[in-house]
Amino acid sequence: MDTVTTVNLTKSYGRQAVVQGLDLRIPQGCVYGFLGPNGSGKSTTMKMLLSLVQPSAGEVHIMGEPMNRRTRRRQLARIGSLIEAPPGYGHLTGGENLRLVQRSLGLDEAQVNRAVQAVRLDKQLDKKVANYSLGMKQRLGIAMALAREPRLLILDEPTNGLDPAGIEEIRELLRRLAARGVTVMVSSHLLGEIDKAADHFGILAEGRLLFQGSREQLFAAAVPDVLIDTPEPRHASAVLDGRLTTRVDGGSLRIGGIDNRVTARVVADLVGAGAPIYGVRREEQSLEDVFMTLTAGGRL
Ligand SMILES: Nc1ncnc2c1ncn2[C@@H]1O[C@H](COP(=O)(O)OP(=O)(O)OP(=O)(O)O)[C@@H](O)[C@H]1O
Repeated sequence: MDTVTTVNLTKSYGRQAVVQGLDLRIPQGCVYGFLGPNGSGKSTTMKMLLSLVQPSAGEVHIMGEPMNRRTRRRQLARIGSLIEAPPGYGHLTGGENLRLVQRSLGLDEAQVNRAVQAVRLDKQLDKKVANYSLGMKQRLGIAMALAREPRLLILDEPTNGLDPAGIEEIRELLRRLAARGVTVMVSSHLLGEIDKAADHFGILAEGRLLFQGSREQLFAAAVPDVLIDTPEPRHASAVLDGRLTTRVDGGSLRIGGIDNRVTARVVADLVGAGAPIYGVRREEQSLEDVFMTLTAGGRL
């Protein structure tokens, strides 16, 4: 079952279409990496899921039920979120901030303790939040979101500004939560920060979904470059000139976006033109490469 589905979710501010016709599908118990450059509409989408921003068109369904004014209260009780700056009053300690959340939501002590342990903040609760590091503030924000034991957690850029150790801690936390069945939607404008934690991805550019699906589908969607090793890459490039996008890359000729059939034809043409070929290989791709291809080229 999908925890989040949207149909044609759309938001415009005046004449500016910020989010356009999104059909999101977020499976239960996954970490869904919601990726896109700054300004692509990630925060606006998350705010619409949480009913903080009214959609211009479209529908949001959470756990099979529509999200609207009538259901909002009940729906939000099972969603934890961290949107924009981490919450918390600086002049209070972490523990005092959590007690405020506990009281306002009518939670019991054990729920708050479990949330604190999940983010490993137990030893920092007596410190004023003003003296927390950014990583500690993010973890406190996540603890506040977790205390109600949500089935869905929506986190907007939780790794923003964290050092590598802090980022790794957040990744680990997200994986642990998903392993317990919590559905986690997490946004980032930097793929590298959540790629290892996420198993599903939605990639947004200019308010539209370029891609949505599993990690395997993502790799399959972007065809990696073919590298032709040859001592005469310039000659080889001249042979193919005008037909394909080629680039000389050290001792190789790099060709983008060709399938196996075209690769075979290219090799035959090069051999026919007398270009010596030492090897032909497809480049290993990182998710970063795939992301760049999809967002820059807009191929999907
Ligand atoms: N209340 C608003 N009024 C007018 N325009 C808005 C409003 N909120 C967002 N926008 C515009 O919508 C676009 C998308 O913003 P959004 O914050 O959703 O993007 P984002 O992908 O989350 O980017 P970032 O990573 O920078 O937060 C931007 O061009 C932004 O200026």
